[in-house]
Amino acid sequence: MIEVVAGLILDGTGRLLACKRPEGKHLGGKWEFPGGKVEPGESPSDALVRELEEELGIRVETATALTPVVWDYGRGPIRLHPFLCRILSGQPHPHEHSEIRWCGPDELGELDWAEADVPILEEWRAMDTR
Ligand SMILES: Nc1nc2c([nH]c(=O)n2[C@@H]2O[C@H](COP(=O)(O)OP(=O)(O)OP(=O)(O)O)[C@@H](O)[C@H]2O)c(=O)[nH]1
Repeated sequence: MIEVVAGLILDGTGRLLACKRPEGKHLGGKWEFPGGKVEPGESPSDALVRELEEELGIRVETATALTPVVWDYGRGPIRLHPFLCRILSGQPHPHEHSEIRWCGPDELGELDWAEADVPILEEWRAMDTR
């Protein structure tokens, strides 16, 4: 099982940061929450702080953990650990994604999401995180 973390970054007005995977990569062109694989010896929360610095140049604090999602794209199972996060410093700039976008609830529904993220979006919609 590959452990993966993903951050639901909130802007304080009910919008979430969606990130587009670059063409040519696995799931290229799909939208996801920024994050990545947990390294040996790292907690999921530490992994997310590290990944968001690398991918977006922001420092975050993690808050609520949502329900992990187990998914298999045909390359072996991944377990995706979603966390609500808040930016402590920096403005997000895409270092590894082809595009990033702040989205309200309606806009989120229009994007072509990685399949493992769909249950996470549903859980977030059922919460009141503003
Ligand atoms: N970071 C991230 N990864 C996700 C999300 N949803 C989802 O299915 N994944 C999958 O989780 C795996 C690990 O993500 P990653 O960003 O570290 O992987 P990567 O592209 O560098 O790895 P790769 O070299 O295996 O393609 C990828 O297969 C990715 O498609 C998500 O919301 N965020």
